[in-house]
Amino acid sequence: MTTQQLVQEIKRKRSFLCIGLDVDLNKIPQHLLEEEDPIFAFNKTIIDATHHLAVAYKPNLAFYEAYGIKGLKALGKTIDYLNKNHPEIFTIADAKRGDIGNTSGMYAKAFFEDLNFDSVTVAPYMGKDSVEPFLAYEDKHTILLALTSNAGAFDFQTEKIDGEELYKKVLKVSKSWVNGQNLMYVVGATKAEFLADIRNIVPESFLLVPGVGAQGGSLEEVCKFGMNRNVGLLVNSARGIIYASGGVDFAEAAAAKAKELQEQMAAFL
Ligand SMILES: O=C(O)c1cc(=O)[nH]c(=O)n1[C@@H]1O[C@H](COP(=O)(O)O)[C@@H](O)[C@H]1O
Repeated sequence: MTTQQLVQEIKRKRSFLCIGLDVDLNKIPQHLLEEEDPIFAFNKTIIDATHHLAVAYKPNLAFYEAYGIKGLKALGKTIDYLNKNHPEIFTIADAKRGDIGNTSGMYAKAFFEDLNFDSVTVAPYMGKDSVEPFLAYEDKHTILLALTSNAGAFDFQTEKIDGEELYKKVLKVSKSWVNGQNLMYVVGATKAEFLADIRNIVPESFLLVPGVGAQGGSLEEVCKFGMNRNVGLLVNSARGIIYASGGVDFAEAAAAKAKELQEQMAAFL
């Protein structure tokens, strides 16, 4: 998917909501455990109930790998379901990969060719040659970790090197990489006060902003400092939406939470 198509979809739905599909079998409604594939059954029901409110879905790989082959099969079925039924929706494999070049090439092949996601999250720590194999794919997007939502973000990401914070260096240097136009960046909603500085460095880039909902980030602050002329934001919530109810009404409850966020977003557009 091109960035332009994503922007069109944001405008059409008046939403920049990304729903995190972080499926935990201990948290899903227990009646689904009787299904042949409870993870896919959960995802399909959530997608059916919320696809008109969201422009992106983000399964986090940990929640699938944790269930071995069954989990990976459910992930495959989920991305196929999205691509077949909702090709206008942007898909994010939240895998936080990155390795030496030839290994990154295989990760890119897995997520962009085999699974056919629109984007993948990548850690910048191993540098240019670990990220460029992802960037080589046309109309696919590499979402680089810049300033993450967790407390540990302050361990390294905000440390200064030659007078400049590491996350700023990541933003500045990565822009110059081959096919740097295919980059987006992760900035945690809990770090909204940093967004003005971030926008000075990457005014045009899309930002994936996780951390509203369960982690307590403020949508208002994120919009105030992070929005650009193309909106430029995908705001993710997982637990706050998908586990709104643990009962048989889980899909309606998820849709109600997603609608609440979508309506708040529409007011900022
Ligand atoms: O890359 C991410 O998506 C990510 C980066 C970050 O800084 N913080 C963060 O929470 N995430 C992911 O975003 C999701 C947040 O989920 P909730 O806190 O349940 O809304 C999880 O899948 C996290 O792994």
